[in-house]
Amino acid sequence: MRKLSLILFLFAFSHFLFAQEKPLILITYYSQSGNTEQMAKAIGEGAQSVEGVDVKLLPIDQVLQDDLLAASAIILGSPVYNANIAPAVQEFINSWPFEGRPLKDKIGAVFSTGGGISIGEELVMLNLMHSMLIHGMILVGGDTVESAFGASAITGEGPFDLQEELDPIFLKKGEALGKRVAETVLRFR
Ligand SMILES: Cc1cc2nc3c(=O)[nH]c(=O)nc-3n(C[C@H](O)[C@H](O)[C@H](O)COP(=O)(O)O)c2cc1C
Repeated sequence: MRKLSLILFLFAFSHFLFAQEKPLILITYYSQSGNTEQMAKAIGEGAQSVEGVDVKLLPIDQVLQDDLLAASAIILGSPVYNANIAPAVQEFINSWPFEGRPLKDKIGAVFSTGGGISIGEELVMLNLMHSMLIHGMILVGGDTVESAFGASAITGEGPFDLQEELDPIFLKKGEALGKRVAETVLRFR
């Protein structure tokens, strides 16, 4: 009788485990000329390469509050505007629910694209991180020291100017960030 109860318990428990939804990773961005969107897509590919997570990629103006609440991780990207985050991204963050801190303990990560070398990308990534910390999120940086704050790309200076696509060196950082966030989400589960 004991054996039968144990078998039934194990069966019910494994059923419960498999019935659970996969954790959702929301990748969201503002992009006027497509650079930040390209980085978002690379991050999405990296996240999707990890089994056991769902990935949603949306421009900020299509994100509903339910998307934010349902996500286990939010990866947010902004272009550099005068060494700051784009105003639309600031407005988006200002609209996040705060009462009761429903975003607390979600994983957060950031990305950015900027025209020039050392004229704002890092500031933008840190700025996005500050806001995530206000909401109690747990931050994850990129996979290597070269992407310690997140994934970023130069789009308008030196060898990176006038390229149709972001340079692979930057896209790889994006993929690795997405993969790392997905793996972290699964580990936290
Ligand atoms: C109003 C405005 C201000 C900008 N200011 C900066 C800046 O301070 N530093 C920088 O590196 N790039 C700056 N840029 C360039 C953008 O950050 C860069 O082109 C970025 O890749 C655009 O991203 P998107 O294609 O996703 O819109 C600025 C662009 C605009 C439109």
